[in-house]
Amino acid sequence: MSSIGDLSAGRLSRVSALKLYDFRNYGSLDLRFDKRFVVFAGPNGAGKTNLLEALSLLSPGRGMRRASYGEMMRQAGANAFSVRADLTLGDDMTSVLTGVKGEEDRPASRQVRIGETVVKSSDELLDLSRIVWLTPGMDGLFTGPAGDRRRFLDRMVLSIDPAHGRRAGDFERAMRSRNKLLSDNRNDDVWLSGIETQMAELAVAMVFARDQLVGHLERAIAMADIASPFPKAGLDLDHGLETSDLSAPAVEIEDRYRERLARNRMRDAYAGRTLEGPHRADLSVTHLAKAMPAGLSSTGEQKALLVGLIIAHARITSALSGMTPILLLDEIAAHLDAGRRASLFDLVAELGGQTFMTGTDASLFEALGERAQMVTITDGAARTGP
Ligand SMILES: Nc1ncnc2c1ncn2[C@@H]1O[C@H](COP(=O)(O)OP(=O)(O)OP(=O)(O)O)[C@@H](O)[C@H]1O
Repeated sequence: MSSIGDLSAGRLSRVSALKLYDFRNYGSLDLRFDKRFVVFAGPNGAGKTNLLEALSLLSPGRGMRRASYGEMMRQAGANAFSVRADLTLGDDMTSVLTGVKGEEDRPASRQVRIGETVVKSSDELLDLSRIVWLTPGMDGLFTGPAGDRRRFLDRMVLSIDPAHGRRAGDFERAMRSRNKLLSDNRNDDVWLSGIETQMAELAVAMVFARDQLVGHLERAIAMADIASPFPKAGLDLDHGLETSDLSAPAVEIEDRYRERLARNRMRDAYAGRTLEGPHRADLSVTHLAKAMPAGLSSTGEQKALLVGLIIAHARITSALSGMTPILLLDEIAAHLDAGRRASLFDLVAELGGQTFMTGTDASLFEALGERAQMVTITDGAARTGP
């Protein structure tokens, strides 16, 4: 395995073309990218974030806004949308087509085609690239609900352990079956025991995968330049289990959790949900230098902490997945002072991957010079150049 400091370990993945049909405020759009930095500049509401959202659909899940597919379809009578991209990994180029066709009375699900093959799960996109984003929607991450931090954590785990998404989905389904049996008062011991055994096995795999990721992140943060303007974050992971001691063998942790699930059926039936498990995990973040919870830091400090975390995540993704991630940074430049902005550009350049950024003020990106492709966005249309 490559070390986290070894950024050359990742194969470069990049998007060389993007075509949209009836996606958000775009009727039809055809863009080519030929630089490592791509900046989408334009006024408020022009469609800059929509482009990053389209790019985020080149990774598993519902994209960086977690919007419904109906919301992504162009509000002009469209009942379908598609996003097509040419993705290059190392020397191999593949086309990816993803989209949704609306159907009466049925929530649309998205199809993904890689080359000529319609794939079973969007998780297969992880064979082609890793995509890491930072958006204004993540501003409340340290103070908001634990579910947001769990999702943030699980996306990071997924980037180095693609099986994590399936495990988490299977756990969620098993837990819902248990909750339903308990709330229907169907105390079928054989059935419940079978479900709880499955839950315990999946839970322990999830817990260890999350723990490993946090360990890697901590090491990457510790290695970050002391002079960096992005403060170091301290991480504390609550696994959602009664004990956070993972020193015992995995089978023992699994057995104990399974026993507690069986013992606590009545309690959970009253609560109407399973009260213990990895679905209740939380990641606490502290501002290390100030020895203070990140949630008490100023808005600017929280943003800087987040940037530090994302850079650490990108570094470990590159070293451990073997792919240099594509970064999507929405409205970051405007929120950083000139010094931090220059440092961000340097850190991103050092990562070596392709980076897409947005901003209303193109001049904030002048320091990138020839390294950046400037794309001007106006009202659902785009053209390369200022
Ligand atoms: N499904 C849709 N169909 C048509 N237009 C849409 C749809 N969803 C969003 N929009 C429009 O897209 C525009 C917002 O685009 P986007 O969020 O990309 O803006 P932006 O350029 O990032 O702006 P800002 O600088 O304010 O963040 C809005 O005008 C919104 O009305």
